[in-house]
Amino acid sequence: MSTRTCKISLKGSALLNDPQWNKGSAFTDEERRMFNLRGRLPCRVNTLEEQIERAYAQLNQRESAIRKNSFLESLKTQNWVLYFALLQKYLKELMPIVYTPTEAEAIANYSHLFRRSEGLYLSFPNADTMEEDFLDQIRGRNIDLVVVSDAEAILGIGDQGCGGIGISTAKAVIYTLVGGVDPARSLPVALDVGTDNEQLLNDPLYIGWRNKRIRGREYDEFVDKFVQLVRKYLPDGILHFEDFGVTNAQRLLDLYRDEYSVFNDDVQGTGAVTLAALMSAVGITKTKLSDQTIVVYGAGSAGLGIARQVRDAMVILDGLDKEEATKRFHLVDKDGLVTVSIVSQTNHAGWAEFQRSDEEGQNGASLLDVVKHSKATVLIGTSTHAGGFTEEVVREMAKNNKHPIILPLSNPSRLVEAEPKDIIKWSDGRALIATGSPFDACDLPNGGKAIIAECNNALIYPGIGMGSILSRSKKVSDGMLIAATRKLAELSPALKSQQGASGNKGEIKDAEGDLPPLLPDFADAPDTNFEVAVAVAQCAIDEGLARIDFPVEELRAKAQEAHWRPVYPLYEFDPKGYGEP
Ligand SMILES: NC(=O)c1ccc[n+]([C@@H]2O[C@H](COP(=O)([O-])OP(=O)(O)OC[C@H]3O[C@@H](n4cnc5c(N)ncnc54)[C@H](O)[C@@H]3O)[C@@H](O)[C@H]2O)c1
Ligand SMILES: O=C(O)C[C@H](O)C(=O)O
Ligand SMILES: [Mn+2]
Repeated sequence: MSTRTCKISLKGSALLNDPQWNKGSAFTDEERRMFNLRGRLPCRVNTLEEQIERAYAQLNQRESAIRKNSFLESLKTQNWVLYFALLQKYLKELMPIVYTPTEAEAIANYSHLFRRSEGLYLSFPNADTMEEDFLDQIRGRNIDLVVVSDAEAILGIGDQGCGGIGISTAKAVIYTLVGGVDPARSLPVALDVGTDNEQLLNDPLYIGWRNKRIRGREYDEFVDKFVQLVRKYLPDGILHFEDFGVTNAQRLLDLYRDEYSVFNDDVQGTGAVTLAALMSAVGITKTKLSDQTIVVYGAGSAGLGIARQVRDAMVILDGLDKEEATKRFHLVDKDGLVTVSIVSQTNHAGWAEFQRSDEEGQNGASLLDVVKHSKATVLIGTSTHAGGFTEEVVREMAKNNKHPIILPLSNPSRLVEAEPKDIIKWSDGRALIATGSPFDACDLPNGGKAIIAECNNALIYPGIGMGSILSRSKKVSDGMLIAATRKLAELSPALKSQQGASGNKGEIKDAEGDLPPLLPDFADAPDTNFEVAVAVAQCAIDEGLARIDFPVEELRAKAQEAHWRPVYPLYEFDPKGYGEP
């Protein structure tokens, strides 16, 4: 590939201090002369590869994951190309450092680790100047993607106030690393509407708005003001909602998704990736999605998102009647099985459609009882309850199924409902497992290893977002989500090994005796998401939602072209070039 040339207007320390354009020691002699950098740099010109190795060695001087996270955070504020090239080279090793699980710790300690600004902070006390503050950051930029969080339900660690900017930036980093979104074209946003986290409110160093969370009309108006600004100034963009609380996540999605390209990752991204894992699992157990009885433990944004997505897939893909499909689900939350009387007591808007009769609740409504009575084939955990899948529960699943499908999806790792190695032990190595955070492969009782798929929405949302951006879709439709899911399931190693192993009499291990993962490996996430993006864009085109200005046949080529890669362009000076203040 030939090296791109860019026209740049910045010079001297302004250029060295701009992470988008800085190359550090990799500026060529010619560039050093042209941009007044000669005396500002040591004389040796490094290649990007040399810079990566130096940065990697510096990173490894830090022992704890959180210190590595801070180091990388600093690197990102210095040099984007180097930061992303380093992450790309050591993707599997470094993703857990910049994303789940370490990012949870960074967010929880945000006010103490804070060094410099990293996005757009829209705080309730400054509501009056929101438009000005918004324009100030987008002026002169071509933003395609806005990632926003109000931080009420960060991963499984709850309300994190203004530290929530950390989830917006981490999700934006993954959009670039895995989805190929140009980092200059994404905007991470924190909506600081206060916090109910007492620890933060009592922390003298808390850096956000020290106030209880605003709710009700004031909250809705604040959020609406923001969404209308995005619509007005970025009419072709996509707005990604992350880690909003359960009372707002689905509600805001329903409110805006017909008007704009809006996506809720916890509801839809999680629904899509989990559906892909299940499609892969039923492919290897040679059953159908609609044959499954599914228990969802923790019926919040993610649990309900999964239930709805999988239910709808039973209807669309297997032709089941919607009512029948809904009956395949049992939701279990803090107070046990979600029944008619629990719904009427809690007034939980999202639960009613899945409520079970009170008689079923009477038999005993604990997770163990529900698994026992329903003869569940699939158990999904989105509860934040560490250890919630006890030995008894897993053994019950294993008693009723040759291959129980068990997905403990709560993040970060310490909140997982059961460790994969325990599930393997308690199910005699028969369970098909996927987790929300990364876990090591486990030894199987009779030899071989079970490779544990990471069922994290990061395996699919970057492709969904990139597909929407590529097609400039007016909306993120259900069809686009199904197209993404189908593509992801199709690329699953477990399914592929099944197709290769026809005739091996129900054996689900691969030729090496290993149990392949239910989803593609994260090391392949960029390729996987590229395919997802093309499938999503194609679907937007087919559904008439796209606003493309190129012939459909060029879609793949356009997707390649739009895919941002961490390489240094060559610079030419131009006073009207990039980097103008
Ligand atoms: N793997 C993924 O891609 C992925 C995606 C989204 C969320 N998650 C994880 O799922 C978890 C939930 O996230 P969310 O956004 O849905 O949060 P949420 O707050 O909306 O939902 C959590 C639900 O679990 C329930 N719950 C809490 N304790 C429980 C217990 N002991 N037993 C049963 N239910 C209990 C809560 O009442 C609530 O309904 C988090 O840990 C999050 O990290 C994973
Ligand atoms: O952030 C993640 O790792 C996945 C998911 O969005 C979550 O909230 O846990
Ligand atoms: Mn999330």
